[in-house]
Amino acid sequence: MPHVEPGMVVGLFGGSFNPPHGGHRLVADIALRRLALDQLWWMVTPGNPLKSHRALAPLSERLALCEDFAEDPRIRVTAFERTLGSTYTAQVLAAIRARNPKVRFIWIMGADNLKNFHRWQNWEKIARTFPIAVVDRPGATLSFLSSKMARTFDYARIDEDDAPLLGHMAAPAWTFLHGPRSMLSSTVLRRQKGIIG
Ligand SMILES: Nc1ncnc2c1ncn2[C@@H]1O[C@H](COP(=O)(O)OP(=O)(O)OP(=O)(O)O)[C@@H](O)[C@H]1O
Ligand SMILES: O=C(O)c1ccc[n+]([C@@H]2O[C@H](COP(=O)([O-])O)[C@@H](O)[C@H]2O)c1
Repeated sequence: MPHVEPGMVVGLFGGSFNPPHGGHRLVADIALRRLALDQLWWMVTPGNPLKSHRALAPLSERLALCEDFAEDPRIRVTAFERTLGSTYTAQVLAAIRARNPKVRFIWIMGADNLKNFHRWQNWEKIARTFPIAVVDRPGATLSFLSSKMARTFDYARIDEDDAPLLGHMAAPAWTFLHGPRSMLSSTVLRRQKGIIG
């Protein structure tokens, strides 16, 4: 796990990154700027618990490719989930919190994940424990209205103009960041390379 000083605000950007692309870099840039982050941990998962791992490239390969996208000195590319023994975000976040009780963390995800967030293990606990920033993505723009997470935690949604304060707020607190969007996806990149799955 990267080193971080007490009181800092750290964005946690988990993903398969199979492979990473400019859309991920855009999310990282938006999060760094609009959430006023001190660090962003680009967390490469050994495998999303809800996705098939059939076409998943080795973790070391995905990690190396992510490094190429992480030009900002505030970004730390990591794969520490590998040694935690769980890829469930709720458990990963609990381990992060236990090791860094005085650090402020924000979970960051694209809007497509907001749509399915209620399928994640202990999703309500995640939302009640960690502030969340959702970054808009083509095809998922309306998820901030329609998703189960958005409806359940409607009362905890903050205006995106207040996003720089999110890291200092008690959960549940979340925001949806509109702005430049990227059509890129790993699925399309894999298909272009003839990788099925
Ligand atoms: N173009 C994009 N715009 C906004 N968010 C994105 C974009 N691409 C990926 N994300 C977000 O980045 C995180 C990691 O995404 P992931 O590695 O699954 O990429 P992906 O392109 O969605 O992959 P796949 O097509 O294999 O599902 C997720 O939170 C996802 O929502
Ligand atoms: O904990 C879960 O149940 C869970 C279900 C789906 C996805 N996640 C996490 O969400 C992050 C984004 O996943 P992905 O595949 O969309 O890049 C990544 O860190 C996954 O491990 C977590």
